[in-house]
Amino acid sequence: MLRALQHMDRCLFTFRCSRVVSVQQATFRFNPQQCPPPLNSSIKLGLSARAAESPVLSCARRQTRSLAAMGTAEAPATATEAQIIDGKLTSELIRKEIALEAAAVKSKYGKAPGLAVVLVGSRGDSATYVRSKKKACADVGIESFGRELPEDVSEEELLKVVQDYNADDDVHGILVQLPLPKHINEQRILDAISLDKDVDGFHPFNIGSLAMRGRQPLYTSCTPKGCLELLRRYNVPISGKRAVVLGRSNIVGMPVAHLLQAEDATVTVVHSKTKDAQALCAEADILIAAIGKAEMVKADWVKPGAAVIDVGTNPVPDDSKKSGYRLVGDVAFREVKEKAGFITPVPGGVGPMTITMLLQNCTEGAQRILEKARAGPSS
Ligand SMILES: Nc1nc(=O)c2c([nH]1)NC[C@@H]1CN(c3ccc(C(=O)N[C@@H](CCC(=O)O)C(=O)O)cc3)C=[N+]21
Repeated sequence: MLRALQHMDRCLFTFRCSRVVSVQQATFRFNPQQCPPPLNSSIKLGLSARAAESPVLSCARRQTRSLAAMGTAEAPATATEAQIIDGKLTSELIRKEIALEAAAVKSKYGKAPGLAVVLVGSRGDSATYVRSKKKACADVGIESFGRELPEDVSEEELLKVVQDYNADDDVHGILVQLPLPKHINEQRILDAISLDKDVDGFHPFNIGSLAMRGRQPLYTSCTPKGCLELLRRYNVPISGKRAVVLGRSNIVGMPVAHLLQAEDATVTVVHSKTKDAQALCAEADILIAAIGKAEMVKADWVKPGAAVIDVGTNPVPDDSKKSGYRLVGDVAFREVKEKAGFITPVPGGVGPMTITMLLQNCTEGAQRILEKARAGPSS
């Protein structure tokens, strides 16, 4: 069954692959019947066991061999477009793996993984994200629970909702959609989420563990984890490379900087008070843009061949859309893709991966919680 799915994945990936890709200054032209992403045989990655087994990577290895056989690996550098890192497709592949894991949890423990999503107020974007999270849960066999609370809910009432989910044996992950209304102390609410159910990875213990060598958080925040997973699955080398993170938020910039450092990148965090941000970004082999400013990163901020991961989702007015707006990233995609080696689009890049990592965290968390419960109270 798994093999059949993996084969299907390969075919799907092959079908959609681009024709011209540039990897580390070399230009490869290859047959779309073969699989992306490409891999330079000199690239060495500290791949996780999960990633090493992934259908995407096994494809990539085959591609490498065929490129070497064609004698094109030493092709001279020419200006080409970046390889698009397809977060939507990668998400589809990973969600199939998660669906198998969720089914295994259900058959082993008699209970599906459960995720509770708490939404406060009526922000349109938050409501949209919450809807996509619920749909994604249904698609992979995670049971979703949820509460929608009015904008003027008190902090105590919201705390009570979190505590009830902490005590609910059917709920293995709790997510309180951010931002919360101004009158609520966000920190107090996030700290109240049980560590075992902190699928967002926002608890100080989980964030703190990221920053320490030799320690593993119970959960890693979804967007940062999604960025790293995309780099891994597209065989972008991290160890020894220069990474620049643009933005220092608690939910993206800071944790992603720690993850990159843990993978042995040399990391610089660039923020609103940084002098000469552009020059620093232009030295990056890996650039993570998470600053929340529409199309701020132009081509002259990017080193040729760099991997550019765009975390921004900025709405800009667009009368041609039914919603009246369209989403753009923090990166000026059209010009940067002419210079970068790899680039994520918006939409269809990091966004879908954020939700996928949430599903993964929830499924792994359920497995951990249910196993602990089976082993008994003394363990
Ligand atoms: N507790 C909490 N955890 C979060 O993880 C969290 C949060 N609060 N608050 C808001 C941000 C933002 N976020 C996104 C999730 C998916 C897409 C996503 O799927 N975007 C689609 C496009 C969606 C569209 O078209 O509207 C894409 O980029 O392709 C984007 C953004 C999670 N967040």
